[in-house]
Amino acid sequence: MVVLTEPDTDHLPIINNSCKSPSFFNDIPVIDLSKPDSKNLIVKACEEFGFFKVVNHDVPMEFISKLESEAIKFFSSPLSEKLKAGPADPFGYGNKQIGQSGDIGWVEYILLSTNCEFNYQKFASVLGVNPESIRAAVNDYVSAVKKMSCEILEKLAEGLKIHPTNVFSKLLKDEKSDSVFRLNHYPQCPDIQEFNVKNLIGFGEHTDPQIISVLRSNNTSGLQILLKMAIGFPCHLIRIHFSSMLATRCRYITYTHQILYLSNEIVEVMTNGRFKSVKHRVLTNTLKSRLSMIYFGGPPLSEKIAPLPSLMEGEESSLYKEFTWFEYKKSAFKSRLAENRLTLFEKFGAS
Ligand SMILES: O=C(O)CCC(=O)C(=O)O
Ligand SMILES: [Fe+2]
Repeated sequence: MVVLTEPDTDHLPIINNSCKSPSFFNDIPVIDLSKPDSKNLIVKACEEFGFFKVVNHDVPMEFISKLESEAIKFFSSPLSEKLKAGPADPFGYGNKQIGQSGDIGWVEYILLSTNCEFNYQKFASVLGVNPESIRAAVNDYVSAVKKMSCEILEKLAEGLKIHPTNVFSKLLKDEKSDSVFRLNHYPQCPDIQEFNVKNLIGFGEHTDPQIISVLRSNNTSGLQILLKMAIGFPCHLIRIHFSSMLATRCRYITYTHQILYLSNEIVEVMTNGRFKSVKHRVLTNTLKSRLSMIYFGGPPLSEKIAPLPSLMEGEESSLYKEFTWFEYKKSAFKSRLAENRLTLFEKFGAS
């Protein structure tokens, strides 16, 4: 097992101890992809939660296990070796530093392009294997997750009664799709009580920019998703679990399930704000290390992003200025993790 170094608590962000500790909440939407009504349930889950757990998908367990075991081998290598596969600028190995704007967390990660020409040599050297074997493991998993993502996005379009139904999925299927794949490893954090610190941040609060994120984790808690509650939210389950929520309206839930779909910033724009991108973060775990693998499905760089006319009702006007994914990425690159990146592209200022 890898331990990065002793926690440098002067530099790593911590959670303000005055906040109530986050709640466990497992009654989140579960979408069974084999069921005919899944298209309507996907729309409902995106509107009310911005995320859902996926079951009965066709991502083979052997692809998941193979890639997870390669990732564990990589992250178990000596730091001096792993650093040879860095820095993550943007692709490569990164340690504690997230992005280029000064965010840090108790995490090490590998960021890869899903482009078929991507060179795996530096990762293969750390593992002492042939780069083609790493490419095959990544491609098998990513292709299966991409296929599942397209199926979800087509059901989403169907549920929204948009024609053609490939309006979102074609962006991921395009050979120029700017999709990325990320492996995050949160080493088991040494007893942080010793350092008089609670809740060290693994990955700070943010929303993901692309179209969708599909996240698989090794069943270790850490991920938290911000649940936004409108006054009088109709779901009785939530009232039972969060009786104090109607006053606070917003609260983090801790999530340990396995394959999870998150709705992102570009879908927020394409639906003219109907689906909100969902805020999430990762806290460290003092008992177990967490491994997560995330496929971020993105559009081609030159793709013009704007609300879909077929979703605009009556006199409804666009909340956003049109932009290309390249312009958005360029601006996101300069932003801090927690910033609202959409504000710059809103027509009427922050809401
Ligand atoms: O590692 C996780 O579980 C989530 C990380 C995350 O949100 C991200 O990489 O965008
Ligand atoms: Fe994220």
